[in-house]
Amino acid sequence: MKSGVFWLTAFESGLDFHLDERITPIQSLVTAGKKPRSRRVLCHLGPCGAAEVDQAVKAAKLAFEPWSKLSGMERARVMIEAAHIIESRREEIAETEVVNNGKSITEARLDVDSARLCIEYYAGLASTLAGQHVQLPGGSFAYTRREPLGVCAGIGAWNYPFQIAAWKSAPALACGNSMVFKPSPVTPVTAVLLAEIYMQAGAPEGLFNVVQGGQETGSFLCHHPDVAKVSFTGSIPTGQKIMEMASKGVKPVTLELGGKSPLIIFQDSDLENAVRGALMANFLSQGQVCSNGTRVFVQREILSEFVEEVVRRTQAIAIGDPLLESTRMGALVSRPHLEKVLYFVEKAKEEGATVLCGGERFVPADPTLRGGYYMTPCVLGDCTDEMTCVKEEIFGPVMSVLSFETEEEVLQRANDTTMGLAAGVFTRDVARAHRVVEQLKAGSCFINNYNITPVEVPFGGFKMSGIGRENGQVTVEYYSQLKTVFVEMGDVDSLF
Ligand SMILES: NC(=O)c1ccc[n+]([C@@H]2O[C@H](COP(=O)([O-])OP(=O)(O)OC[C@H]3O[C@@H](n4cnc5c(N)ncnc54)[C@H](O)[C@@H]3O)[C@@H](O)[C@H]2O)c1
Ligand SMILES: C[N+](C)(C)CCCC=O
Repeated sequence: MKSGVFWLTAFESGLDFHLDERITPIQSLVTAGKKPRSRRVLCHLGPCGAAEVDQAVKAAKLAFEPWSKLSGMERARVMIEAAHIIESRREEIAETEVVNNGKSITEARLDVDSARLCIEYYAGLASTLAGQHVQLPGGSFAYTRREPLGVCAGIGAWNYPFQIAAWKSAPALACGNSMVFKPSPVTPVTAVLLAEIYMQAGAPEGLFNVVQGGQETGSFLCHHPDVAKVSFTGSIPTGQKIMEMASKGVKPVTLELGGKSPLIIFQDSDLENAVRGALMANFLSQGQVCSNGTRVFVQREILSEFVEEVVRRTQAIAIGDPLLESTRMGALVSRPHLEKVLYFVEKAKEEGATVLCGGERFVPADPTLRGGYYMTPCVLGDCTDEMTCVKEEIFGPVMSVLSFETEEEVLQRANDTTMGLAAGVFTRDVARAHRVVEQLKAGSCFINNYNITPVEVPFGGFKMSGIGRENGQVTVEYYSQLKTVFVEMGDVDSLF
């Protein structure tokens, strides 16, 4: 394992990756990651231990002092510059993300754009952070100040590696915090590019640090006494552990966890748009999306028409080399994950579902990609609420289609889950759309669309899908604390 002062930049050059050493206070270094697209080794990294995590937190603590003293306008300047650099390096970052994660270049570009927009958005908000003035009797008054928390920890999942790092760091930095970020060991590379970009943009050394590693490294971070907050994106079981660890230090948490979201398609829907929505709800990022609407409830009257069209479109999805412009579905993130998703398809068959298309391993024609983790996107028919494919988060390209008769029935079934990240409804009836959404127990609801996440609006879940929100104005509340100052203008009215 490498230790000391290293910065990892990894970019593909033929089949190799370069480790570029520079002087920074940031560590990177985990397990060997395999490129999902080809199964070749992406890079070898050693996990950060307690000493490296401590070093990164110390660097972040040092950076916090000057950064938190800057005005919002001054912080915004650095963030806007970072956004410009991201824009100018868009293609390079997107290509690195493809190699890191396996998703198509088209989607990777959109992820880079979302990261940039998020940084721009919070740069815009940085100078608007303000408190309140409250008049009290006798000329006295009180005021509130919105203050940063200190060193925030960010822990990311592997499905949107660069975007998650930006969605966490942008509001954190805008509010005057510093951050130590740990990407998933499965996709370790692109968060490091973001660290490099913040440095190039003029951020103080140590403002955004990347530590690499798995659960042990993550738990060092959560337990570190100088970490003031933990923002986590990942699975529910890990989220529960994060909350438990943070509770020891009574630290606030943001938890962006899993889902098993419903998408309800009424018979009066615009069918073309409903089919497009269902595809967007299930097959982005090879189906590895937390908010996916994987339980597609279709009203009985249009079931066969819907299924025919959705299957036709699913079979037409171009699978293969994610670096090709024409590809719409790349590789799943790892071999164990691919096997898990294929197992869910087998289990669905055993439990009585019908495979209407896909659900099989896919071997690309290009011999250099044969070891990659590809599968054909799958539509399951004849699904019932008790089936494993309908109850559990698969996190792969598998859509379960269910039929329903009435609004009341579908609402009861849609809400019958411990999770509540997202939900969607397609209908031309405006009154019904709002009535249904009001009753859906989910944090992010879509009417006549699915899986759009503009950075200006909050995103997050109800129930076991999480705590707190990312994006939107409200997120500044999750990265700051309110101080109240009482000011006496007269004499102290003492009882003693
Ligand atoms: N709600 C959202 O915004 C959102 C977004 C993306 C992914 N997700 C969810 O993430 C899951 C898939 O991602 P994953 O497999 O990377 O999740 P995961 O929970 O396995 O890992 C997430 C991160 O937590 C770290 N980690 C694991 N154990 C830890 C521990 N004990 N202490 C500290 N850190 C620990 C991992 O190294 C990784 O960085 C899915 O359930 C998906 O729904 C949610
Ligand atoms: C696919 N979206 C819309 C970018 C959602 C990303 C957040 C969840 O994985």
